[in-house]
Amino acid sequence: MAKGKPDYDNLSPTGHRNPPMPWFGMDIGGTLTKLVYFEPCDLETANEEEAEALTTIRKYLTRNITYGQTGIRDAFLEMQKQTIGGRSGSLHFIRFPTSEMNSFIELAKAKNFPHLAKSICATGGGAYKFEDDFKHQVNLELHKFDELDCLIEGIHFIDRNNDKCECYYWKNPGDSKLATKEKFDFRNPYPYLVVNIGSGVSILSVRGPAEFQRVSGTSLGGGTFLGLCCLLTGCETFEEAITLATDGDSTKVDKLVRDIYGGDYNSSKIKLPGDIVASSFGQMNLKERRENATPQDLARATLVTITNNIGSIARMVAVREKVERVVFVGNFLRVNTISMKLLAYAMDFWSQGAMKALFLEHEGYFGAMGCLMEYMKLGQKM
Ligand SMILES: Nc1ncnc2c1ncn2[C@@H]1O[C@H](COP(=O)(O)OP(=O)(O)OP(=O)(O)O)[C@@H](O)[C@H]1O
Ligand SMILES: CC(C)(CO)[C@@H](O)C(=O)NCCC(=O)O
Repeated sequence: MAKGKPDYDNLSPTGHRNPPMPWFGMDIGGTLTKLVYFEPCDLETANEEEAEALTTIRKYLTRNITYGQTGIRDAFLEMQKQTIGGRSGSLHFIRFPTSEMNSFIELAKAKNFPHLAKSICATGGGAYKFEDDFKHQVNLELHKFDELDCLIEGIHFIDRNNDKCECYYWKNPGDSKLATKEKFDFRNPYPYLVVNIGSGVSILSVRGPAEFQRVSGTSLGGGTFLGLCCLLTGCETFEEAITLATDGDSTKVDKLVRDIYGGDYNSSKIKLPGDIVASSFGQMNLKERRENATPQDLARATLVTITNNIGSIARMVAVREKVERVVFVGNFLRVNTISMKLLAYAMDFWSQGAMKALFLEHEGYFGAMGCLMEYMKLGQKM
């Protein structure tokens, strides 16, 4: 710190002790690494060292942070006019593939990151997996936090602080012409279920601000959709897989109730509409059907299979936990309105309107946000 200048890092107007800048939270997941960065707008009050560090980081941000080649700053998710640790500024949301973590570590080394930050807070499996690499290659200490604690803390923080309304639901999700996204007031959320669809799926039952349990999970998640899609269609990216699925018809691949019954299954005891899936991929045993199925149809069927399976597990867990609101998050839902509408429709249909599927704008960033909140708390222990 420059001589004679006050240590703004550690002084917050609320009397709390803040940790040193820069303020980051990082969630190193099985597929994607998510980073939330708080950029203070009161740079003029910063001391020289802090101002230099923040200017360097701002330079990366304005160049779209290309860690490796595929780092992305989700600019449309930026949250301005936030107050954190008594300082006002903006929250930036950045992601890159975890497979590029080594390039990120190389970049941190090349840019002399330890000069800017002595330690970073990290969550997700990668906080454990890459801990030694950060320590030995860049001389950076990782403060590790549990990914599910961070997820819940992040959801609550962003929902309370996003003045553009974080939470929404789909009205008329079964009708492509009438389906609309509607705001949902999530101020009194408890109890609710969180279904976090990342590479795999974790399901949490949340009873209070920090009161939750991981009650279920499934390995058939976003990673399964992407992996199977790459295998079946030759596509290379999630965006490509979703584009293919958008143009596809899953009924050319799946066997529906009507393919078996010729119509609805309508007995005195059982009522199953003819257009629901009886057997996912059930038509692909026949050569002729395989030859007629396009990559688009296969992508759509993969998306529908994975989504319906998650919806069905979520619904059973919601019944067992006696909750009516189910919040779906995770990057599987990125640019993926097909799955959101399917989940919304299925939750409503199979629960006879008793359950509601909810979604959050910052879908995959809550773990990283919660991690940043944990970092702020660290300041008080420093
Ligand atoms: N650009 C992208 N690249 C790769 N996967 C993407 C992309 N955008 C969305 N996805 C989807 O998001 C999933 C990863 O979601 P998320 O980042 O929430 O999980 P994760 O933290 O990597 O996984 P986990 O929590 O299981 O460790 C992928 O499996 C894929 O389905
Ligand atoms: C292993 C984690 C928690 C990593 O985020 C996630 O990928 C997950 O919940 N997978 C599903 C594991 C299961 O319950 O079958």
